[in-house]
Amino acid sequence: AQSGTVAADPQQYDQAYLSPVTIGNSQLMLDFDTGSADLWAFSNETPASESVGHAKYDSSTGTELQGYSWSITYGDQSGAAGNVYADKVVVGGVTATKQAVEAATSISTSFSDNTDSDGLLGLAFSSINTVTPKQQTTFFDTVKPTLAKALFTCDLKQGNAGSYTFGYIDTSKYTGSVTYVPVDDSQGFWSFTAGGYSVGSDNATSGSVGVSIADTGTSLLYLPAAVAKAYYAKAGGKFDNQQGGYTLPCNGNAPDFNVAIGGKTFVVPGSYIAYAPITSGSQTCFGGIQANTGIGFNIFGDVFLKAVYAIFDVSQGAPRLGFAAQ
Ligand SMILES: O=C(CNCCc1c[nH]c2ccccc12)Nc1scc(-c2ccccc2)c1C(=O)NCc1ccccc1
Repeated sequence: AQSGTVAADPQQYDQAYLSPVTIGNSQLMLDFDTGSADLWAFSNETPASESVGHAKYDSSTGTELQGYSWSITYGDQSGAAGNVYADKVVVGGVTATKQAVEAATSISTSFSDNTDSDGLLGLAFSSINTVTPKQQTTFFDTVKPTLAKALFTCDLKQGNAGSYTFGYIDTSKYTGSVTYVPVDDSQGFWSFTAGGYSVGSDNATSGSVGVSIADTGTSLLYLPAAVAKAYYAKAGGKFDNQQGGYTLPCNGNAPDFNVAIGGKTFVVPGSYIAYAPITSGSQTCFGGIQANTGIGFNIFGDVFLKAVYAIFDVSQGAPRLGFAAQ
């Protein structure tokens, strides 16, 4: 049975985390994304003007899936599209001999401009993979039958290298016990229900955060508008139309954000929520918590995930998420 681990290196401001992946004879840095289900990469089929500074997948090592194509658009209107190959993909020693690799023929500027990232490796459920005429499986779904345990874990860190594991839980990466919650995979996401919340030292959690997804591909923590408002009222922040979101002082006094999941309270340190100066050198920071307006559910992105050890587990049949303090 297979198992393995791979580094997750943070980009500036922990905006995304990149991991080394071998596809055929190409070595690329991919953004592992539990919020989508396509493995796509810059490739020899990407126009040179769109792939300056990127490592590219050389599709000559793969077997083209004739007539197959893919096209994906994310909530921020970024996206990519292209052709599909079957090729060998290796992640931290775990090998998928015939993995659907989506070679980009067109890529939006936000991805072309981010030259650290050579593509995405989707880890949501394969039911939202965009390949037509026949949907393909994610890397995790492809290797799942060969894994020691049908699960993967995510250990992201603030400003430091973290890791993903496949097939085993690294018990040295967390403290205390793991709290498991049921996952509703009907929309293709790792979706769970979060409970009450509190800001700073208030201990009485109030309200209910509600339906949320665990999403390594989204940088920030998107919460109900009322919860975001309550947080920034305590944090001395404000909604800044020009910045398109909440901002707050970078001064290190941001209160923690506490949220109950499965009856256990998890703490997002205030330092994670004073996310990044709005312009370099500014004393005003863009907020790591934003309102989920227009999304329809909460997104527990990297700002939350780097505060916990997360286990994405289908070993019990029904999918579940495990969270532990780190
Ligand atoms: O798509 C993913 C995970 N892959 C991200 C890949 C990616 C997309 N630009 C990237 C840029 C860098 C690295 C990875 C990505 N998660 C989900 S679920 C619902 C929404 C959504 C739906 C409607 C409206 C808003 C969000 C998103 C979303 O668009 N997140 C990205 C984002 C969210 C907010 C702001 C910006 C981006």
